[in-house]
Amino acid sequence: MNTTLLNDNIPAPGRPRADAVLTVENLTVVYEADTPVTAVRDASLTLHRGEVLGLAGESGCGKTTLAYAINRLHRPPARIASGRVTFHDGGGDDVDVLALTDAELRAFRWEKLSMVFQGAMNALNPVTTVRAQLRDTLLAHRPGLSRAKVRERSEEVLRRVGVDPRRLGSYPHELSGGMRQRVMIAMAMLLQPQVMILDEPTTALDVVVQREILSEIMRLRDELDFAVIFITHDLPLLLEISDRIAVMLAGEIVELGAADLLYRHARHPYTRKLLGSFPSLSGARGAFIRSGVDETALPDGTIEERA
Ligand SMILES: Nc1ncnc2c1ncn2[C@@H]1O[C@H](COP(=O)(O)OP(=O)(O)OP(=O)(O)O)[C@@H](O)[C@H]1O
Repeated sequence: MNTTLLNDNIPAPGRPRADAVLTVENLTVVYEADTPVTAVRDASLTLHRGEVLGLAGESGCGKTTLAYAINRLHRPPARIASGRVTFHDGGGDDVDVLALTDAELRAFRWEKLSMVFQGAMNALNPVTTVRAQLRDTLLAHRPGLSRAKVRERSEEVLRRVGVDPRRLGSYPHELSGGMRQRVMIAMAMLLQPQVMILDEPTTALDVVVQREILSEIMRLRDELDFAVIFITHDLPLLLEISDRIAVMLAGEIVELGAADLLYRHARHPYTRKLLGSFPSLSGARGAFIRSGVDETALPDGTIEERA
């Protein structure tokens, strides 16, 4: 593997050295079409407990395929040709995700690791209320939960993502796109998973709603300390929200490192090209979503005071 590791072992600024919650080793995923396509090639990464790992790269480079494979959500003709995915449970057990049976996988998803995928807001069941969808997911994993607890938890997660709990009785078509996406994020955090994979979670929404939802996710992450793999081709956004960033090119992770180091000292020519293709990156590193950092490093290594 020719990944350029940019001090991958150095904890991101302002965050303690974290232990691993997910390890992906040499993962290769092939679409067995007439002409087979190797969409992910020999990908390796470690996700630390509580961190935000950004996954960047142009359309078609394999980001979604990698995310689906990590969660075993890939469908034929996609096939995991080789590699390992290990979930390091907070309780101390290591889970070999690729070896889980279907029943074990159903128990694993949502509970340990959840995913919000592109266009997820359209994944809500159109003929079922928000209340029923949250309740079904809760009871599938916690069958003994009382009605009162189900209601309490459902109201709590909605409140956390900024949706009025009175919306529990609504059907998806009665909610705006932003609200539906918030409900999906509420669903993803319902069982307090240790890892959330967010694949372009807000791309379909207008910029203001996008920013609101992202701020909310980052606030929740700081509060609840789950780890996030955040996938987007929006590199400026990733620089704002990520502790570390992995850059994919044609199925391979070509660079992986702390976000600010990658910003200042990108090693791979493709990362440099990607950084150069966003004019906004000639200014300060994003200040909109993250707070608490007073200075911002520019690509030439100088420091700029934040306005
Ligand atoms: N069902 C399929 N059959 C064959 N090839 C596929 C299939 N789905 C995806 N691919 C190919 O796999 C590669 C990776 O696609 P993938 O959707 O993972 O990329 P991506 O980086 O997530 O793109 P985007 O940002 O546009 O979602 C692409 O070359 C794509 O054409």
